Amino acid sequence: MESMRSSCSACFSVALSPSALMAGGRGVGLASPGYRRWMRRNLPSFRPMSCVLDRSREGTPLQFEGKSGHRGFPEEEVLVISEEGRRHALNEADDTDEVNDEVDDFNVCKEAEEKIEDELPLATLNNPKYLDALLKGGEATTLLNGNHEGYILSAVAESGTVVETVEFTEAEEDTIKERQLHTIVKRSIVFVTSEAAPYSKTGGLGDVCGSLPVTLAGRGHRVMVVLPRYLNGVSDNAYAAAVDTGVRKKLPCFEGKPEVGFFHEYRAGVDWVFVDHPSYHRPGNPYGDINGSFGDNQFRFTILCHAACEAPLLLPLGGYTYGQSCLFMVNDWHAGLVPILLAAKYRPNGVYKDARSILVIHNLAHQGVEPAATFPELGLPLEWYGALEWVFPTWARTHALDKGETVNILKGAIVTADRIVTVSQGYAWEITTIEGGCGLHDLLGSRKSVLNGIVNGIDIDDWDPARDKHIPFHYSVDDLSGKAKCKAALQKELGLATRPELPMIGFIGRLDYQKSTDLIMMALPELMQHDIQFVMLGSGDRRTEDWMRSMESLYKEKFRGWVGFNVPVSHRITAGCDMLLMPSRFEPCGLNQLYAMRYGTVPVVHRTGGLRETVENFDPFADEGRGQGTGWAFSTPTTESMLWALGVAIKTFREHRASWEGLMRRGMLKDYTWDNAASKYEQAL
Ligand SMILES: Nc1ncnc2c1ncn2[C@@H]1O[C@H](COP(=O)(O)OP(=O)(O)O[C@H]2O[C@H](CO)[C@@H](O)[C@H](O)[C@H]2O)[C@@H](O)[C@H]1O
Repeated sequence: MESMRSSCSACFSVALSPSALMAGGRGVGLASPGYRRWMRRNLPSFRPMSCVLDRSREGTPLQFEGKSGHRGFPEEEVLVISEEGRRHALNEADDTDEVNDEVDDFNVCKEAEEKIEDELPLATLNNPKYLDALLKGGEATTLLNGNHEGYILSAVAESGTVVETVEFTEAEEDTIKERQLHTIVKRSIVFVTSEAAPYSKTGGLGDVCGSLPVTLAGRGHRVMVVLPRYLNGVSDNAYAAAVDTGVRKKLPCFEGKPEVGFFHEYRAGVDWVFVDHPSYHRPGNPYGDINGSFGDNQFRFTILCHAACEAPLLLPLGGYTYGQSCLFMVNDWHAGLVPILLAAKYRPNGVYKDARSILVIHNLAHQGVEPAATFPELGLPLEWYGALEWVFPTWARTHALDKGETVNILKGAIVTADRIVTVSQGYAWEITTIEGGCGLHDLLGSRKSVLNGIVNGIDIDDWDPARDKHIPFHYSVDDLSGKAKCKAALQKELGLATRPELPMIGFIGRLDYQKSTDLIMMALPELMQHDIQFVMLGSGDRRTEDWMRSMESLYKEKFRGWVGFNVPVSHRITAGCDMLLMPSRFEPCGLNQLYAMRYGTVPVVHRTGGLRETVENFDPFADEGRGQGTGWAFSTPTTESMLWALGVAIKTFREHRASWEGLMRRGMLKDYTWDNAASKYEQAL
């Protein structure tokens, strides 16, 4: 039987699942009211939310470190919640009596903890409301409290699922009278992805898989992210903290049964698992190099999926495995084999019977399509061929003997995943239409009942104009002066005239068909007629890269083309520009417009997918002339529409400063934090 135990210090009173304890004591806790009051006084940014406890450090079994699992609590500020932390609290707090009470509790709980160590399982129920909440959850079996009524946070269900929780209201913090209870089922979540920032990133997928897992972990879930350990000679340092688990596994796919290793880093409450194989060690980005896409990508991502299915069973992370009752978050085609493997190989053999999978489609245009002859290499039973089979229409075949027969991994994932999520509601609908479905619209339409859209969030620690480490000056909605300075600094950095009165337009993104860089190419001569400055940052299509270089010499006074992938520069452009142009033909969600709005940079976008949902068209007459909206969204992806929208934006910038500031401020006040999105994901889980 699962049980749990409680431990508390002067600062925390927490209940941890035994499995969490075995893992080295990772769990979820809330600071006790007294300590939270102290923290609020001393750390203005502190918000009383759950914190991640880390007891994995050797030699400090009873010392707790509270790490921020949440926004508004800078990561560097690791709180030592230990004897030492207690002493610190005593020195600092105004209300020493209160802290002394806490100290007593610490001692009592320390004793309790030692006792519990000997007496598991043990149930102490002294919080009836909490018990109620657990019972409503229907799964709780055993619950243990220290002696700190009201602070217990979690219990473990028979299945091993951690069921939470007690949440405190503001009033209760002071009076401990009122209590709001609600129960959330905590999951073991396994993200499978080809990239995740800060380890690897070529675009928005990396951003999402770098931050959504952290948010979900902060909300109490146990989260693992499985991705390749790319060593390309440039960003190898990113994996410096990852240790070799020593676990090796021969995978049942491709000739020779490739063997992979697993590296592990526990960071920000998340288990980052890096699959190691020589095919991930080569120059270039995760998908290709200067010569184009790697020819063995099907192999590289097939082994990622096989390894990801094994990781929860094999890896004793922090002491214990994730086990079979987990939820796989399968991102794009690279991870698409996971739900197929669950359905075709594991479940029929009685493994992962309680596991579920959610396919998250960030970009339907990439599907992982290879010749049908590669099917036997994927390590699937032959009778599963139909799930992946994909026959191109006659017009799309390359020659008379081409039968158009392929295997399409994303198609197989769509067929087998338990749920499908796209990164905006608009895109969830678009992919069921012939225009947006990239050939899979009928299939996706047939799965409408499990298809949802959830708009991405953004990492507001990374993208915060008030403390962004990549920008030279900081600012906020209350004081925009730093933005003007960022603009001047950017103009200087780019060798452009430092003229605040000129509208400065930016573009950041992959140079490809999706992002409509061809429209920009066609519109540039006309755009350059305006007295403006325009900077483009991007890499991808060679022709567009060359074009950017040549335009830079043609329009020396006005245009800069930065060819390459450079994160600090992308932050400086986002902060320094007045407008951000995103004419994307399709955009499942889009993150740059969200970053732009947060930085007071007004987006001018094509009204599609997530752009339609996140950029509200400016109406200067609304709200009794105060204006409404956060940018411009033009409805057809043509040069005319784009130039028209840019023309109106330029005019507004020049002639209607009050309206412009309104646009900036409304954008900056929009809430696109990951917590919003994470709670929606929780509903889909
Ligand atoms: N040259 C460069 N230098 C530095 N940084 C660069 C860069 N080029 C792009 N970036 C960065 O990469 C990210 C791009 O994210 P997007 O969401 O706009 O597009 P992407 O098409 O890659 O993502 C896909 O997945 C995401 C996530 O779901 C969806 O939002 C999106 O619509 C979908 O197409 C941003 O963080 C951007 O700053």
